[in-house]
Amino acid sequence: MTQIPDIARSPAATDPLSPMKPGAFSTKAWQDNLTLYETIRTMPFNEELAAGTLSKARFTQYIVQDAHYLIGFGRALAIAAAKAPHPDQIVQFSKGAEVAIVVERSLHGSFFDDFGITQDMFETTPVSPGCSHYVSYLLATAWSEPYEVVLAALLPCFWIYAEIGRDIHARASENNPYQAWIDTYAGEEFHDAVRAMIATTDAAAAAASANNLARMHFSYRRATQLEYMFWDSAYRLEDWPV
Ligand SMILES: Cc1ncc(C[n+]2csc(CCO)c2C)c(N)n1
Repeated sequence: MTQIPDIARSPAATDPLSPMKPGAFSTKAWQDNLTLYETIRTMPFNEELAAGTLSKARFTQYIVQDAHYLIGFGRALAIAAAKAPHPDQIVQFSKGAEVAIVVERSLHGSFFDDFGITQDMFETTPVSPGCSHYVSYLLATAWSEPYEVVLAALLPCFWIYAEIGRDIHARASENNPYQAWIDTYAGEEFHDAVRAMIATTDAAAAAASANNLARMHFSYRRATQLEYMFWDSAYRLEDWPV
């Protein structure tokens, strides 16, 4: 397999999770969005998370919004499962939906305890504009777009978190208060799921029409932009202006 020269990659992702196969959807998507990835990697939220200096208020805002996000993400994965033409992918995405809800919620459960967030606080904290935009985009795409376009919209959630998790894990401060979060996204088990998601998306793209392939690239970029906006909105403690 021909390797794409390292120069084409971000300094942070010289060894990305994807095998970077020439001609694959994921290879082009990663390269087209390198600048955006680098912006996410170096944004204040992630710099301060790695340094362990992120304020408790900002992390709390993030975790509460993420608990809302995961419910929407699980629902979007379940719709992808329902649209999958092959039973293997019905299993892949319905398991993914289960993981999103059960495992991620248990991570949140432990953070909720550590940060003193009660169930009542969670339920009464409104979904922020950034979180609402991202979840609404995923659900609208999941319900209305073809299968392969849905996968492209779901992929950044997996892939960006894996790369950011690895990057932050490699440079995290000692005794980082957010170590449990960092370890979750830097772990091999999660990375296996990410590789499977990349492979399934590439296989769907290989069979897609030119029009749907273009829509896939649009969805991948939009979801990547929304990943940035999600972190940024938590950092700004974003609320509804009216
Ligand atoms: C805004 C936001 N984007 C991505 C993730 C990561 N993530 C959420 S569900 C899932 C797949 C199954 O666990 C992954 C990778 C997150 N937590 N929050």
